[in-house]
Amino acid sequence: MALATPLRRLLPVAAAAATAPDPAGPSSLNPRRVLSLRYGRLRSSLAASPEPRSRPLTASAAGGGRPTVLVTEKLGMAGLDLLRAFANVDCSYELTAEELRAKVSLVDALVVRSGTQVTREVFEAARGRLRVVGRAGVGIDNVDLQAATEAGCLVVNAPTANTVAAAEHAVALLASMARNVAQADASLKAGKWQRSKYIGVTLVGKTLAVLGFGKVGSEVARRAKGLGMDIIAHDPYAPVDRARAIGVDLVSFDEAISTADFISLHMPLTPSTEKLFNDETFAKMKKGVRIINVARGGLVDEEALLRALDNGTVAQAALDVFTEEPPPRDSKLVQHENVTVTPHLGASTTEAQEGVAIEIAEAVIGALKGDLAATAVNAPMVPAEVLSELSPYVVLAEKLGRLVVQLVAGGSGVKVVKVVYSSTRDPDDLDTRILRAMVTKGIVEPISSAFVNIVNADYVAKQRGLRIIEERILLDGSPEIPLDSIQVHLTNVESKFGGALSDAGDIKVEGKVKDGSPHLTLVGSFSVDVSLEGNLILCRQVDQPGVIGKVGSILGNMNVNVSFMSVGRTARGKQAIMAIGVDEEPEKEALKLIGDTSSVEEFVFLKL
Ligand SMILES: NC(=O)C1=CN([C@@H]2O[C@H](COP(=O)(O)OP(=O)(O)OC[C@H]3O[C@@H](n4cnc5c(N)ncnc54)[C@H](O)[C@@H]3O)[C@@H](O)[C@H]2O)C=CC1
Ligand SMILES: O=C(O)C(=O)COP(=O)(O)O
Repeated sequence: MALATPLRRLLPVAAAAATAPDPAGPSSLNPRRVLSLRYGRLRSSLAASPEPRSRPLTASAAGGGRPTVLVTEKLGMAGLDLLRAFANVDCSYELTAEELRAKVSLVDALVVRSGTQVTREVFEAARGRLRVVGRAGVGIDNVDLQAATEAGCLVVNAPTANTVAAAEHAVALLASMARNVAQADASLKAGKWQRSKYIGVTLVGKTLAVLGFGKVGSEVARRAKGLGMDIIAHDPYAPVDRARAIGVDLVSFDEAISTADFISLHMPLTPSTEKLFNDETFAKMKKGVRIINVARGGLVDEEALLRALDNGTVAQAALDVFTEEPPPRDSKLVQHENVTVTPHLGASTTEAQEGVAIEIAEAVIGALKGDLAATAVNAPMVPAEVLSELSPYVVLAEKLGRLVVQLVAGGSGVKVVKVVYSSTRDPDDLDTRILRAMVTKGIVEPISSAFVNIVNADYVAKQRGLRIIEERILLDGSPEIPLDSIQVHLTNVESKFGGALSDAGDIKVEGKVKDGSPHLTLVGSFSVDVSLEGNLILCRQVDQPGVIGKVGSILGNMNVNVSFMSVGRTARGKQAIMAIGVDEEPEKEALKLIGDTSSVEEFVFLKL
């Protein structure tokens, strides 16, 4: 909720009308894997805004030069080289939280591993400049995703390059724990020869429960099968077919933990998995079970594990990860003779680190260029081909949003926005999330200093109490062109330009893409046709000869170039609307003269 206050504070000074309703709670963002999300055209729409926002998506916030990337943990050289070819790279390792906060407002991207806590305070300290956080690895539990989303900051990770390394480390721990390798090694190095003390247990024929049957979990299962183990797995979201294909039975959590001789943890740390392994769950396990954790320390209640080791419920544990990293020097768990430990080495092979570094460098560079990487974790999934097809409509959607909000009379708050898409496409074949995001951007940005992009659009709308309703009108015809028109309606608001009201009393504008560029085609009930570029004057007058000439010469006398003009009327001699595209913003005097022109009943000047 930290952004609620600044948003509220900024609204009263806004030029147009939306008032700040009570902010709703933070949206429950479901981090979703993005397949591919290029939005090059979206970039150009943003760059084309008449008043650039505080944070362009493409150029460095420091003034259009090379972007700056801060790397806070050791990254493979190949990734660093890629980053350096594109950006100024500051490698500053082992920063304190305070030092990180001080540096982060000077950079456009931050690259971390698991050792850097990217908290809400970090996003706040970035003061809007940070656009991308790259997590060079899988687990993003050290990044506050909600705070990133609120700040419009994209978070990308490197989900695949260290999978094998983590799986191999789990297998290494499994085997070395079973045969007391680490303990025996320490004993021999201490000058002892203790053959009977370090009798181990065999793996063949034993049951291994893999908890979390994702990328690492399934690779562990595959390898453990080769060791002759029987594998069961628990994962509420894993496809049964994938498990069956490698001969693994998916079972319930209780069945998995109560029947296994070995349990290997491979799920993410989330609020629902935190301390999933506690006194209650240890009590359900087979006496003498052995546990491997190469996932996250926070999955285990470490005090409870210590109790379970001491009372023999758990015979041995092999831990690569800890609730607190590094764990305290005197940690009883680390020191326990039946516990084998490694300092979070799961991803630490030369090969995995090079792979992860390249994967994250490419994702961060892509994101800085305006492409949302295939591995974005806090942005909606919009396939590349959909984005490319919708790109002209992305520009249109933003322009319509900017235009419609400027038609609202001061003091009446925008609460409900209806976006109507007319299309020959089946609704299932038209992904409108990016269009909705751009309408929101167009509506919110002119009246606040909020920066809106596809990452935070729904969150910003929710915070401001803006309800965006989407409707589809299905047209007959070939579905080749994705959209015929987009209408934006603002309901229950007053307009400073009565001509923009529809019969239903909504402020209504409609636009189409013509020859690849956005056009305004309807204002209220008046059809017009004017290219949406530069600035726009809308005049409502009684339809009669001479008005267009008068207004045109006022603008000409004031040296204002008219780029487009279009007149729409209800009927001959009745009401008409003149839409005039102008390159420059006319002086106040010119606008006053237009307002004073006889038969001009109202007019409004709009910046697009
Ligand atoms: N120690 C290390 O250096 C490394 C640790 N990791 C950690 O390993 C874990 C797994 O990574 P990946 O396999 O790449 O992730 P993944 O996303 O491919 O797999 C995680 C699986 O856990 C499942 N899951 C979620 N909630 C669950 C629950 N309550 N019970 C059972 N399953 C649940 C998901 O459905 C998913 O299939 C993560 O925590 C990651 O951070 C990954 C790489 C290196
Ligand atoms: O990828 C992961 O989830 C890991 O835990 C690896 O962490 P690291 O990048 O080695 O700090």
